[in-house]
Amino acid sequence: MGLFSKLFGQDEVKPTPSYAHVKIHPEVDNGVKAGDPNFGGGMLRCKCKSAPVVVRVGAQTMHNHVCGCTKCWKPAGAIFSQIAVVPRDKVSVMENADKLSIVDPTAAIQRHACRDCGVHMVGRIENDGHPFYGLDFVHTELSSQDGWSGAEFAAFVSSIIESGVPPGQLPAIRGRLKELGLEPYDCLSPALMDAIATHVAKTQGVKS
Ligand SMILES: N[C@@H](CCC(=O)N[C@@H](CSCO)C(=O)NCC(=O)O)C(=O)O
Ligand SMILES: [Zn+2]
Ligand SMILES: [Zn+2]
Repeated sequence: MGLFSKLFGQDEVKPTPSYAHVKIHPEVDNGVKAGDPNFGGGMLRCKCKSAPVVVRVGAQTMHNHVCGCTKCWKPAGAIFSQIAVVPRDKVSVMENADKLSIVDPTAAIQRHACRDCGVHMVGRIENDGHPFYGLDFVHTELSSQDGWSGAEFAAFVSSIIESGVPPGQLPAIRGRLKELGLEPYDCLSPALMDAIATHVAKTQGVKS
């Protein structure tokens, strides 16, 4: 029995810790906005003041998540990116395509970034054997429109350490993600990991 209980004869109520001071990404730090199920897509613009790259996304996004990996583009100061997928046939570069170049041509996701401002405009998978072939990766925060699907979970959380976040900060960061309703995973969400494994099983003839 603690001193509080001895003195007052009642159970001590410990306050639930709040991690509101922990910053994740500007799109989720004030709460995750729900998407509009009737939203049909919009335009993404890079950060260039003149001649921005403009990408049209002609559908609502899916599987939006915050990602702690070192490869996804993050806005200045953020420790996570926010990234979603959309069918590749719904994505087209409308303006200033000549400013785009592939960050790492050997990566599974080829991230086409603006050479001037560094923003990743679209991540495309060219390997047709990849589990996510057919889906492009996009950052909907580059759009001025509301209605995009909201973040659903947090992926590659432990990977933020690879970007320099001290490991001791991880418990508070996971605490904040949970407060925001973004379940933290050190890979992708169970649904996406199951989809990857199902694809592998089919490819290897284990599953029809
Ligand atoms: N620890 C590594 C992880 C990188 C990683 O595997 N990233 C995932 C998720 S990106 C969007 O969710 C991935 O699929 N990468 C493939 C690629 O980037 O081509 C790190 O932090 O770098
Ligand atoms: Zn730019
Ligand atoms: Zn990532």
